[in-house]
Amino acid sequence: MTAASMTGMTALSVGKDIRLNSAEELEATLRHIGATRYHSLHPFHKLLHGGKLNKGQVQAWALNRYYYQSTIPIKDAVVISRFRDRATRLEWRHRIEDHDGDVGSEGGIERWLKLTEGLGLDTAYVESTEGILPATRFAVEAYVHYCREKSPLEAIASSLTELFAPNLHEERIAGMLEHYDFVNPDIMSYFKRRLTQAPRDANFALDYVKAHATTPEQRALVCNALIFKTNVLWVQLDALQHAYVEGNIPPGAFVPKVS
Ligand SMILES: O=C(O)c1cc(C(=O)O)c2c(n1)C(=O)C(=O)c1cc(C(=O)O)[nH]c1-2
Repeated sequence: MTAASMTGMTALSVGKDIRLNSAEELEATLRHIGATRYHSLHPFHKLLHGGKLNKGQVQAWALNRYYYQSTIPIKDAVVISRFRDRATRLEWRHRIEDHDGDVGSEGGIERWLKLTEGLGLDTAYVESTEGILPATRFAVEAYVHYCREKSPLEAIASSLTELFAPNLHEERIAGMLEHYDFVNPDIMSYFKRRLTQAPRDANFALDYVKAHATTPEQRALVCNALIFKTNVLWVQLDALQHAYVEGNIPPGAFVPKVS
């Protein structure tokens, strides 16, 4: 079965029903997984980018996403810890700097805080992560655990959602600037910066899995790592939708003061 003919990927399992015999088939399947499962397809993103949310709902999204953003360098430190091979550690290291910054230079986490501050949230409250949804915490922690417990190949493969992030970021920058009067280019600088960082990272991870997954079984592990990660992202938006669009805010979670 080729990737192009996999219309019902959800009903099929990579490894059991689909056997990938080359690096090219692997890449085609990864791209198919992205095209059918990436969170760009989630209804919450359609609302966010289409200007259909109020300010409080956008605040809830940015507050919850802060937990993902601020955990990424911890996840990347875990990935690095899985490699005895110095060259891979060296290649992966800049990801931590991209998010944490360096002494005297700003990183992604600070840029994310510009977004939350620009949206009117108190930075100490955002950093405390007190108001995030339980599902956000569980999903993000599952990602860190995954990278610690699975094979180093799967740890790298789970970052492959980044292949699909730049299109989403383009759509987000354009959509949010167009539709929300409380959004300006300065507070969207996080996403602008990721447009150059993400392709470099994603291409390294893609080349890595193509070179190191050399059997159909290993290629299946890579695909399933990407499916796992699309689920990590998807459930975070399911939880936002349930809490802030459908109005079921769990006890203790952020309650918007503005609408
Ligand atoms: O805005 C998004 O939709 C989005 C998605 C993803 C992703 O696909 O995992 C990342 C990011 N943003 C992002 O900004 C980022 O730094 C990042 C790092 C990683 C990763 O798995 O290592 N994913 C993502």
